Amino acid sequence: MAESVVELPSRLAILPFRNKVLLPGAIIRIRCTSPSRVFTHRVPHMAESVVELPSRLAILPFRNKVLLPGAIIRIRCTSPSSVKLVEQELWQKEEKGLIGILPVRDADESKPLGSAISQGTDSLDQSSKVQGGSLDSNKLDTKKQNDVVHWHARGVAARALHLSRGVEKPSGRVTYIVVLEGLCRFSVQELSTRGTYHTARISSLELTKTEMELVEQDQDFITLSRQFKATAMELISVLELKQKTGGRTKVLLETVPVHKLADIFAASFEISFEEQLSMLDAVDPKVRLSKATELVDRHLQSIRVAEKITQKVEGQLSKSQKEFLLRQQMRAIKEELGDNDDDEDDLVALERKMESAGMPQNVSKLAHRELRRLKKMQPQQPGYNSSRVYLELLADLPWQKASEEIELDLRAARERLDSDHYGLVKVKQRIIEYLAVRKLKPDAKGPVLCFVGPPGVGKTSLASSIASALGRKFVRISLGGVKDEADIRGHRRTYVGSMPGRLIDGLKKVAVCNPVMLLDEVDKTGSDVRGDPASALLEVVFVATANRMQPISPPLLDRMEVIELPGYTPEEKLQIAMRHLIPRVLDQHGLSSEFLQIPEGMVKLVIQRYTREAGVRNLERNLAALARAAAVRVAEQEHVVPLNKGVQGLAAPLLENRLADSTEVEMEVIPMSDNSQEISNTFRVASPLVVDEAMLEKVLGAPRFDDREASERVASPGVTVGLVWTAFGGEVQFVEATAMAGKGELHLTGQLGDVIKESAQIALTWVRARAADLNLAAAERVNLLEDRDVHIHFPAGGVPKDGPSAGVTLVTTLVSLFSQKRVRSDTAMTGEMTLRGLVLPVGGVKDKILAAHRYGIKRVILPERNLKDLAEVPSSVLANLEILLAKKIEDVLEHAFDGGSPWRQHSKL
Ligand SMILES: Nc1ncnc2c1ncn2[C@@H]1O[C@H](COP(=O)(O)OP(=O)(O)OP(=O)(O)O)[C@@H](O)[C@H]1O
Repeated sequence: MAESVVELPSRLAILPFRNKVLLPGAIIRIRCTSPSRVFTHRVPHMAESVVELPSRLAILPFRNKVLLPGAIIRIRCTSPSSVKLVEQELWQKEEKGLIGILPVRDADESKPLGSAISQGTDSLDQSSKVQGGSLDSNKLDTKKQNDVVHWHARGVAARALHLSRGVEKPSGRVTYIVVLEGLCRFSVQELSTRGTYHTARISSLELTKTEMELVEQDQDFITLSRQFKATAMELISVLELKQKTGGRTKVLLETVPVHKLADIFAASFEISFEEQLSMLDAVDPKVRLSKATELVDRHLQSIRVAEKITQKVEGQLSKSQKEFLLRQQMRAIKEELGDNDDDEDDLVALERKMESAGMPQNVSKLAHRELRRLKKMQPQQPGYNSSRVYLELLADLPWQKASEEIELDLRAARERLDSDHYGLVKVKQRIIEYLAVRKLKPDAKGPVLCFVGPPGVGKTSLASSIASALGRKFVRISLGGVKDEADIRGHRRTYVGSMPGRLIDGLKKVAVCNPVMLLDEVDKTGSDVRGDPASALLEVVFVATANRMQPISPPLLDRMEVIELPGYTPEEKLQIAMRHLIPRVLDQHGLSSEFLQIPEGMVKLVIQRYTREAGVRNLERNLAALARAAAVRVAEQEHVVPLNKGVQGLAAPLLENRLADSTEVEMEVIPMSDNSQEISNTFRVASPLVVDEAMLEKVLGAPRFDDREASERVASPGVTVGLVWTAFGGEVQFVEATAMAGKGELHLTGQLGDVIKESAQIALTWVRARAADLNLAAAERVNLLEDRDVHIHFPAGGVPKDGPSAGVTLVTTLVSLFSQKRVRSDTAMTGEMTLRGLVLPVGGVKDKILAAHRYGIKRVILPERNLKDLAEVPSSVLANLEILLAKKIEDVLEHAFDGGSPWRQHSKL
C-alpha cells in the first residue's frame, strides 16, 4: 500500500462489479462463479494530439449512423463479418488496433448526399476507385447482391476503448461488445474486401500541425471559435442549472482544441443522419465550427422553449393543485363544523345554526344584531373573526338541551351514595338533606355545596354521585391556577384574543344546560375571584371542592355550604379498599378475583408501608400496580388459553397450529367489551394469583414508611414530634433545634408563615426568661446564654405551614435542646401557647389525631380545650391512643419527657 505511484499497463483485464465500487485503498473479498467473459479496456487519452493513420484500414460500416471524432460509442457485433473484423483487427492486435468507421445508407433511402463511393462488384478481390461524388454500390454479400447500399466516401478512424467477448454459444458463435472512440477523419481512396469484411485505402483528412497553426491565426477562425465557445458555455450553464452537472464539460471546454470540441458537441446531440454526414464532411475547421455553433445554438433554443413550456405547465398544475388542496381543507373545516353543504354560504349556515340553537329572546336579539354587523364586514377586516367565533359559540351553547331531571327518589339516591362510598355517614346525610330540599322546592336557588378535604377522600366521586342521583350529566371544571377572573367568567368580547370562560367551555362540552358542575379546587384560584356563577347559570347545579377552606375568599365562602371530609383511618381505608377499590381496579384491568386476590393482610401492609396519606389516592394507585403486574402474568401463562366458544370458532386453526409447533403462543386479541366479566371468562385460570409480601416488594418496591421513623428522628435532644395541619390533611412533623455561637438570635427555616415565626419567638423568650427554673447542669446552661444563636427547622413537606398550632411543640423542642434530654418518640403534640405559658386550643384536631395514628404514634398531647373534638375521632383510632390534656405548658413538658419534666418546679404564672 505504501508504494506511492502504481505503473499501469495500457491494457487491463476487467472484472465487472455490479452495483458496487472498489475504491483505491479498499480491500474486498469476492467469490467468482460466473463463466468468465474476457474484457479488456484501454484508458482513453483525450490529449493525444495527432494520430498516425496507416494507409489501409479495416472498415466497419455504420448503417445510417456516423461516428464523429471525439465521440464514444458502444456497439454489439453479431454478424459474422463484423465479428471477424473485431477479432482480427482489434482483439488479436491488442493496442495497435485501429479501424475505420464508414457510414452507409440504405439504397432505398432518398438520394445520397455529399461524397459517396460506390463499390460495384461482389468479387472478393475487386476494388473500385472513388469517382468523386457518390456512387451506388452493391453490397458484397452475394446473397444480398441486389441490395444496393451507398457508401459514404469519408469516415472516421476509431480505436477500441473497451472490448468484451461474449461467452461462446454452443453453435460456436461469439459476439463482441466494443466501445469505440472516434479519432480522426479520413477519405476512402479505394474500397475492397478481405475475407468477410472490407478494407480501404485511405488518406487522412486531418490538418497537420503547421496547417492547424495557420488556421488558428485566421481572424475568421478566431471569431468563429469565440462565438462557438460562448454559445457552448451558455448551453452548459443552462444544463448545469437543470441537471446539476456540467462541471466536466466545462473542463473540456478549456482543455480541448476548439475544432475537436465542435465534433464532440455535435456528436452529443440527437441530429439527423444527414446533419451527421454534413458534420463529417466538414473537413475545414471553420466550416466545422460554424456548423457546430449553429447546432449548439439550436439545442440551446430548444431547451429554452421546452423549459418555458414546462414552466407554464407546472404553473398551471401547481395552481390547480393548490386550489384542490384548499378545497379539501375547506371541506374538512366545514365537516368539523358539522356543515357539509359545500355550496352554502358560511354565514347562511351560521344563521341557520343560530335559529335552531333555541336562544332566549334577549340573547337572540343581541346575536342577530351582531350577525347583521358581521354580514357587512369583509372577512379580512379586524374583528370579523372574533365576532364570528362569538356567534358560533352562542349557536353552539345548549340553550334548550337539558337532561330530563328524573323524579328524585331519595331512597335510591341514598342507596347510590352508600354503594359508591364507604363510611362518610355525616357527609352522605348532609347530601341527602340537600337533595331533599331540591326535591321539595326545585326552583330554589340552593347553596353551592363545597366539599373540603385532603386529596383522595372522595370529593369528586361524591359530586358525581349527586349528578347520577339527579339523573344529570356531570362536568368537572378545574379552577386550579386560575389567576384572572376572566378565565372563569370569560373575557369581554371586544378584547383581542378573548375566550369564553371555563364555565361556558364546560357547558359547551357537556352540551346540556343543566349539568352538575364541579368547580374543582376553588381554593387554588387567585383571591380576587369572587363572582357568583350560580346567579348567572340558574339551571346548573354547582358543587365545589377545595383542599383547604382558608384560602377561599370570604365572599365566595359565604355563598357556599362547606362540608368537610376528614381523612380516613387505616381501618376505614382497609374497608374502602376491600369493598370499592379492589373490585374497581380489577375491573379496570380486565381481571376478576378468579385471577387475583389481595388478602386483607396485604392491603394493611400496603396502607402501612406504602402510603401515609389522608385519602386513598395512593392506595388505589398501589393496588392498580398490583393488578397490572397480575394482568401481565395472566397474559403470559402459557397453558391457560382455552378461549370461549365464540372466539374459538374464529381462531381455532390458528391457535392449534401455534400450539402444536412452537412454544410461543400468539394470542388472539379479544375485543374488550364493557362487561369485563365476559372477558375474564374467556380465560380460565387454574388457580388465582394471591398477593403475598414477596410480590408486594417486587411490584411496589421496598417499603417506603415504617413505624421506626419517629424513634429514629428523636434519638437526640432538640427534636420533637409535632402535629400540624396542611392541605394534605393532618401531618406529623419533626421539629428540630440546635444552638451555636452567635448573638442570641433566632433563625428559622422551613416553609413557614408569619404566625409560626411569632410563635417561635414567643417560645424562645419564654424559655430564656425561665432559665433559672430549668434543672440544668452548668455545661448545658451555656446554650441559653445571650451569645448563643438558636436555629429551629420545620423539615419535610413542600407545603407552607402556618397557623398558630405549634407553640407547645416549639417550647418542648427548645427545652429538650437546652436540657439535652430526649423527648419520648411515641408522643406527638399540638397546641398554641400564650407568652405566659397558657395552652390554647387549635383546629384540625381530628385530622391531626388521624395523622398521628398513621405514623404509629401512641400518645398525643392536646390542649385541654380541644377535648370536645375527640367526639369526631373514630373509636377505633382512640382505642389505640393515649390522649393527654394540657392546660399549661408545664403540663406538656411533664408528659413529653421520659421520667417527667426536666423542670425543677412549676414556675409561677
Ligand atoms: N369513602 C369512599 N368509598 C369508596 N371509594 C372512595 C371513598 N373515598 C374515596 N374513594 C375513591 O378514592 C378515589 C379518589 O377519590 P376522589 O377522586 O373523589 O378524591 P378527591 O377528594 O376528589 O381528590 P382530589 O382533591 O385530589 O380531587 C376515587 O376512586 C374514589 O372513588
